[in-house]
Amino acid sequence: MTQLILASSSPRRKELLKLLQQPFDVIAAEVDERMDQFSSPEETVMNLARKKAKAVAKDYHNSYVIGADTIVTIGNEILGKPRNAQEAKNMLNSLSGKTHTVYTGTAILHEEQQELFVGKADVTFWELSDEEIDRYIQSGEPFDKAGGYAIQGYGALFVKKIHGDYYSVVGFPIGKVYRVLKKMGYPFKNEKN
Ligand SMILES: Cc1cn([C@H]2C[C@H](O)[C@@H](COP(=O)(O)OP(=O)(O)OP(=O)(O)O)O2)c(=O)[nH]c1=O
Repeated sequence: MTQLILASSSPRRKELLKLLQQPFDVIAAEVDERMDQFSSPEETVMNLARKKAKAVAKDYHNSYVIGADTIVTIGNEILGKPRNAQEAKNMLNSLSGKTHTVYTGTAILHEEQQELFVGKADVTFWELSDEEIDRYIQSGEPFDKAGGYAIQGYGALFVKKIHGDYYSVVGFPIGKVYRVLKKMGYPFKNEKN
């Protein structure tokens, strides 16, 4: 087992963590994400990120374990991942022509150390037609994404403006992860993954 563990099943998070050029393992955390609605979006994503990291860290005591969680908010509503086409359609309709916020909470645990942080961005969508939304849903892209879209995929066509951290929209603020790992004393090696 390497010293660095990504407690996530997200292929995007895995791709972004490779940018560190350090060896790491991926161990998906099994946690119930439904019950955790905290007082603010920031608290919600940080608590879920910690829960994911903790679920894995309990078995790997010497490792640096990273968990993350992403949600989208529009008005007072929190959008997670759509469970079916109708939910995806509703989500994309509510995002059309408006500005929403994407929050990614990240937790890094190492022995007694715990670092929690949130990255966010405001994303403004163009007005979307029913036809555009239907075609997008048929691509399959919305289903494993918070808010029902991927800024790094076909969802890019919907984005008019972004203000904030792009990588928090994709679901992993890798620049901050790198800095926090350094601060925590992670022993970076000069070798490729
Ligand atoms: C808004 C948006 C979200 N997403 C993704 C990032 C996350 O993978 C996903 C939100 O779901 P999460 O519950 O944060 O993560 P996950 O279920 O994919 O993986 P795990 O819990 O095992 O770590 O939405 C994008 O890829 N692009 C986007 O533009």
